[in-house]
Amino acid sequence: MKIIKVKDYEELSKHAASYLIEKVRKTPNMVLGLATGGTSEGTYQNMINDYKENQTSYKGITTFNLDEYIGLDGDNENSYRFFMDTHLFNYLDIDKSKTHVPRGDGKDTLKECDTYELLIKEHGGIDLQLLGIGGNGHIGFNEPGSSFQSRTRIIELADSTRQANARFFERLEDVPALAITMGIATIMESKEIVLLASGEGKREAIKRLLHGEVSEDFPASILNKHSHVTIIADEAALTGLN
Ligand SMILES: O=P(O)(O)OC[C@H]1O[C@](O)(CO)[C@@H](O)[C@@H]1O
Repeated sequence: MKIIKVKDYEELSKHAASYLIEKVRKTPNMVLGLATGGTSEGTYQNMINDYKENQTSYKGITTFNLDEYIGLDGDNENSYRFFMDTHLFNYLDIDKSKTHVPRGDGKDTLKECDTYELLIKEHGGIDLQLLGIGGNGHIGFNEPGSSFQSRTRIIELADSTRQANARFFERLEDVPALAITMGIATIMESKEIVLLASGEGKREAIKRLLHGEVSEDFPASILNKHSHVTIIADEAALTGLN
């Protein structure tokens, strides 16, 4: 596992964006796995800035997002489809029909999980998956206790996750209790993984990821078994760690 230490969130966002942009330029038809959440916002903003300045093209790129709330359709401003459209896709030359976010409108969700898995396979898998990390070690919405063999499925969100994400909603009660998430096995099949972590709120999680045991109690720990993982983290997230 390679660790890139940067000064702060601003640097992390620039560094992560440059990393992704370089990959996109080298492989303009790549399959990119994307994440939502506060950590990735700055990265996406830097990708938009680069697009304006350098016209890096995303026309050939296919994307798959990690997860989506169940009960929110794509027009809901708290859905991850809405997040991706308004934080990235709307500002690039990407073909929207090639951007995939699990459908969370609650209609035939079990079928949606299978369809999503199949679609990833049909595209030959994910070349590079971007990840954030939850304070409890979740990746995607794979909460503690998720099987390392799990695939795209419905998951009940942990209370701590709903509380952490309540900042995006009006009230805690509005945060959906269920989500669709790529499974751990789905994520692990990505050819390359880049995980972002910023701030002291992620320090314990990064410590456990780097120094704890590999266990389903801490989903991100499985990344120790992947052959091509880069962690980009800022000083606050890495304080006290070697
Ligand atoms: O970047 P944040 O908002 O701290 O979230 C960390 C991770 O948790 C999720 O938001 C899910 O709760 C992921 O989408 C994200 O990668």
